[in-house]
Amino acid sequence: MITAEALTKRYGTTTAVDGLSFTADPGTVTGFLGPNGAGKSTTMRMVLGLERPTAGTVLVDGQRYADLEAPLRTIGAMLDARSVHPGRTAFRHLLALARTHGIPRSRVDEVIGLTGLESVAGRRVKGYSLGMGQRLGIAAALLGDPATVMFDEPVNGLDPDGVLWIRSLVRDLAAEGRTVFLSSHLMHELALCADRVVVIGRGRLLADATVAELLERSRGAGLVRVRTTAPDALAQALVRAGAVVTGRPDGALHVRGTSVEEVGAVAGRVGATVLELAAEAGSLEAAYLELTSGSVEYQAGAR
Ligand SMILES: Nc1ncnc2c1ncn2[C@@H]1O[C@H](COP(=O)(O)OP(=O)(O)OP(=O)(O)O)[C@@H](O)[C@H]1O
Repeated sequence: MITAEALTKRYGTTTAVDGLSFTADPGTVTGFLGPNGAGKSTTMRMVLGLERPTAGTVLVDGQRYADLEAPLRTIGAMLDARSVHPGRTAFRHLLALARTHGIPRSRVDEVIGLTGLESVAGRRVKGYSLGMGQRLGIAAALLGDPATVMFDEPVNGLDPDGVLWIRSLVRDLAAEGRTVFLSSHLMHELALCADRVVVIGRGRLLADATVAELLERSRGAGLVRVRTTAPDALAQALVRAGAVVTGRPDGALHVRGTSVEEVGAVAGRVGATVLELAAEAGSLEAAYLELTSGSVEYQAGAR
C-alpha cells in the first residue's frame, strides 16, 4: 500500500509535486496519470526514497522507504528499464540482486519464468530489445515477491504483444492481492487495466476516481479532433474564439467548447488546410483532456 500525504517537491523555483495526497490500495491497479512533466516520476522517486520530499510524506505499508527492513520484499519497482549493466546477462543481473537481498536463487528462475525471459536470460542485456528490457525490469521488481509493485510508464514503446502481456500481468498481480501502482500519460492505456486513476497536472491532484466514475463524468463531453497544415495558427485562433485546445503527439488538435462547423470555419479563416476533422464522442480521453486542460500547451486565458 502506498500513502501520500501533502507530498511536495520543489527544485529551485519549479514545484514538481504540489501538496499531493492519494492512496494506492492492495488488490487494486491504481493508474497514475498526467501529461509530460506533471510530476509522476518525481513522485515515484520519492516513494523509493530516491528524492527527499520538500514537505509532506509518502509511505509504503505505513513506513518511509528508508525505514523498511526488507525493501525489495515490500515494494518492487521499475522506474527505468535501461538502468541495467549492459555487459551482464539477465540471469547474472537478477542473481546479483537476489544475493544482496538474501533472496534464494530459485526465485531468480521463478521470475525469469514469470516474465517469459527463459530463452534470453543467458544473453547480455546490451542486445535486448526494449520489450525484453522492460520484462527484465519487471522481473527485478518481482524478485522479492513484494506486496506492492510500482512501474513507471511500463508500456512505453512496447509492441502490441508486450502491451497485452503487461496488462494481463498487472491484473494478475492485483488479483493476488498486491498493490499495483503504474504511471502513464495515456488515459486509454490505463482505462484497459486500472481500477482507479489518480490524475495529476503540474504536480497537483486533479482527480482520484474509479474508471467508471471518470466515464460517467465524460458523458456528453464534446470533443472535436482536427488535423491541419497549420496547427499553431489554428490553435491560436480557436483559443481566441474561446475554445480549449490541446496539441496531440500526432500533430492533431483536440478542441473543446466548440463544434465541428466552427472549427472548420475558423480553419478556413486562418488559411489552414484541413486534413482531418471529426467530432469525437464522450470518452475517457475527453474526461482526461478536460481535467488536464489547465496543464497543457494551448490554453485560453480566461475560461
Ligand atoms: N532533478 C530535477 N531538477 C529540476 N527539475 C526537475 C528535476 N526532476 C524533475 N524536474 C521538473 O519537475 C517537473 C516534473 O517532472 P517529472 O519528471 O516528475 O514529470 P513526469 O510526470 O514524470 O513527466 P514525464 O512523463 O515527462 O516523465 C518537470 O517540470 C521537470 O522538469
